[in-house]
Parts: sequence; structure tokens; C-alpha cells
Amino acid sequence: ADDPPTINVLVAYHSFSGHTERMAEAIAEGARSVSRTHVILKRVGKVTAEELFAADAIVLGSPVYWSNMAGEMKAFIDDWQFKFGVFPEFKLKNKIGAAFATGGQISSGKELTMLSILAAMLGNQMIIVSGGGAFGASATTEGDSPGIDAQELTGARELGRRVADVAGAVKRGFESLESRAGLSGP
Ligand SMILES: Cc1cc2nc3c(=O)[nH]c(=O)nc-3n(C[C@H](O)[C@H](O)[C@H](O)COP(=O)(O)O)c2cc1C
Repeated sequence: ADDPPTINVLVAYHSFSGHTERMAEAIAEGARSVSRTHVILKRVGKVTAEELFAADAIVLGSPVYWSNMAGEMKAFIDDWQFKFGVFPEFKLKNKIGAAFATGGQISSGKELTMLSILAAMLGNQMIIVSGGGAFGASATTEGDSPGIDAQELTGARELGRRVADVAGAVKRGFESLESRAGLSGP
């Protein structure tokens, strides 16, 4: 049998004080635990067009700023069009997408932040997955729950692993569809 394809996972994040970066590292670790997975872990401003388009899965993480994603994350997503020109061809179509967030307080915007990221992915016809939580992986970082705890890191690893697993299954599925279409001939 042919070797299964390599899965490229891009984990891109914004982080000012390091919490979201710590979650991003755990997501990358979870994705790498799936065989034949190649992970790129980067701050949003550093992602190149080549990395974006080579990714089979894109996982985006942001701190909560005023109940929504950070401006840096929004600017990156807007750059999908301004810098990378994804529309009108829908160049990110059928890539796997997932989100993660950290916020200082409980019930103060993490879910809205993740849903806003996922909404942009849906608008690009990406295939959304969750894991680590209903909408993605998240952590509360201030007050009675300072920093990132073991349970939150476990959730982040779970999301990374699920993203890589689903990306592999989808990639194999599309490859098999294409080869069957090729077999049937014109
Ligand atoms: C400008 C600003 C706005 C914030 N707004 C919220 C908020 O609405 N809800 C919340 O839970 N945390 C809020 N926070 C706290 C951060 O989301 C939290 O500290 C986060 O974990 C920081 O991530 P980082 O360490 O990756 O930079 C805010 C922080 C800043 C700087």
C-alpha cells in the first residue's frame, strides 16, 4: 500500500504575556503525536503565504481582548485577502480549521473569541473541528486561576491531536476520490 500522506498543521497565534503561546505549544505537541504530521508553530505576523497554503489544517489562537480576538489576529485573518488573496477562488477551501483562546476571567469572552475565529474560517469554506472543549481549547489565566494549568494543557493537546487525525482522514479521503475520478477517465 502507498504510504499515508504527510499532514501539514499550521498553529498560529498572538500572545503578549505568553499564555496563549503556551497553549499553542501544547496544541503543536498534540498534533505531532500523530504519525507523519509536520507542524509549523508561529506568531501570526510571521506566517508566509507558502506556509498558509501548504497547510492541511490551520489552528488559530488569541488572547481575549475586550470579549473578542486580539487586533493582531483579526489583522492576520484580514490579510488572507489583503496579502494572500484567497478570494474569489476560496483558496483555503476544505482545509481543517480550529481555534483556541486564553482569557483572564471566567465567562468573559473566550467562547466568543473562538467562535469569531471559526466564523471567519467558515466564511472561507474551511472544515471546522473542535476538541479540548465545545468550541476549541481554552484557558483562564488570571484571578483564582492564574496561568495555564495541567487540565488546560491536556485540552490543548487533545485539540492538536484531533486536528491532525481529522486532517489526515480528510486528506486521504480527497486523495482517494481524486484517484477514483482519475481511474474512471474522461
Ligand atoms: C487590552 C486587553 C483586554 C482584555 N480583555 C479581556 C476580556 O475581555 N476578557 C478576559 O477574560 N480577559 C481579557 N484580557 C486578559 C487576557 O485575555 C489574558 O490575560 C490572556 O491570557 C493574555 O494572553 P497572553 O498571555 O497570551 O498575552 C484582556 C487583556 C488585555 C491586555
